[in-house]
Parts: sequence; C-alpha cells; structure tokens
Amino acid sequence: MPDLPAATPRARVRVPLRFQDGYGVDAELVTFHGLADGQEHLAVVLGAPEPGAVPLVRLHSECLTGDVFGSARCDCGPQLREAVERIATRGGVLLYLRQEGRGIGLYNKLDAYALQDQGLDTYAANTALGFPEDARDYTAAAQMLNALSITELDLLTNNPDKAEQLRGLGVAVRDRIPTGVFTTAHNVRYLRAKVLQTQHTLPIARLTEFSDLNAG
Ligand SMILES: Nc1nc2c(ncn2[C@@H]2O[C@H](COP(=O)(O)OP(=O)(O)OP(=O)(O)O)[C@@H](O)[C@H]2O)c(=O)[nH]1
Ligand SMILES: [Zn+2]
Repeated sequence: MPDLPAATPRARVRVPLRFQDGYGVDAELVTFHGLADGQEHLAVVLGAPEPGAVPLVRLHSECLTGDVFGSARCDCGPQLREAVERIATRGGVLLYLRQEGRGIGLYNKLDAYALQDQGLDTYAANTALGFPEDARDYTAAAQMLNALSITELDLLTNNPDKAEQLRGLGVAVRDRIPTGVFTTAHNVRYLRAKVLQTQHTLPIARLTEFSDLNAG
C-alpha cells in the first residue's frame, strides 16, 4: 500500500446549485492543501448520509466541452447532472478532478478529436499523439477522501480502473455502481470504444440504437 501524503481541507463553502432543468440542491465545496499533483481539485459534498452509512462517491474527470458547453460528443454532462442528484439523495461526495481529456488537457483532447474526425477511435487518437490511452492517476482523489475522513464508499462509475486504482491507494470501495447510459448520435462510437477497449460497464446492446454506429 503506498504511503499517501496527507492533504488537509483548506476552505469549506456552502453554494446553492441550480440547474437549468429546475433541479436545485445545496452543496458544500471543499478545497485542499497538499494535493500530490498540485491541481485545484474540488470536493462537492452533497446531502447527508445516515450515521454509519457508506457514502456514494463519484470521481468526475473534468470535461469542459461536455460539462459546461453541453457537447454531445461524450456523456460527461449528463453523467455530472445525474451524479449530483443521486449523491445528494443518498449523501456523499463528488470529486471534480481537473483531469481534462483523461489527463492530457483540453488542447490535446481537441487535437485527439481532430484525429477522430479522420477515423481514429478515442484511444488510438491519444496514442497517435504520443500520450497513453488514459493518463489519469487518482492519488489526489484518495488524498481528498482521506482528508474528508471517508474510508469506505460506493463508487458511481462504469470504469473499473477507477475502483482498482482507489483500492490500490487504500480506499475501501464496497460496490461499483454504474451511471446511466446517455447515448446520442454523436457519442455512440466513443461509448462503444470505452466498452470494447477499457471494459467500461455500459450495456453494449443499448449502443446499437444509433445509425452512425457502422461508421466505426
Ligand atoms: N483524450 C480524450 N479524452 C476524452 C475524450 N472524450 C472525452 N474525454 C475525457 O474523458 C474524461 C471522461 O472519461 P471517460 O472515459 O468518458 O469516462 P470515465 O471517467 O473513465 O468513466 P465514468 O466514471 O463511467 O464516467 C473527461 O476528462 C473527458 O474530457 C477523447 O476523445 N479523448
Ligand atoms: Zn466529456
């Protein structure tokens, strides 16, 4: 088990979240000192778990295009919206991790999009640019959970690697809970690649509903 450097909470601020579809909830935003990668990751604490209950947690990787601008090339925006409500209902934390483009950054992600428009899939585009298929490391996430005194959790994700990495960092992931399936005509190739290449648990049958599937 790696010896994790300790991080400590820096500011705790209450913020009323109001979404365009009318849903609203109050959140506590927590910032940190001492995160291993020096990034400004944010914890969004939602709801109040029953005393002794295991909290629901999501590690959400930043996606400016999907989270902010509503890009339909991926499923990040709807996953974020869903996660906030599910976590608020049960009680838990969303870690908003500054891992744009699976850790390669926004400009590189858009370079990868340009390659995808020439036919490469989402992972091959990363390697063609000289990056790993997925450059994310969850050490800072484990530090944040420790700083929030969360020792056991249920993880809201389709990505087995997130659970495995967290366990390797000493966090007790009890259950992995899949997110919803948010398909559009623009993201079906991307979702399919996640299932076939990185074993994301999305029901592949649902990904044949869209007509551009045969495009690759
Ligand atoms: N490099 C690269 N990153 C992408 C691409 N599309 C989305 N992303 C980034 O991928 C991250 C989300 O990762 P995903 O693989 O979609 O999903 P996940 O986080 O592994 O799994 P879930 O927890 O189930 O959502 C965000 O940081 C996005 O900015 C792409 O085509 N190339
Ligand atoms: Zn996205």
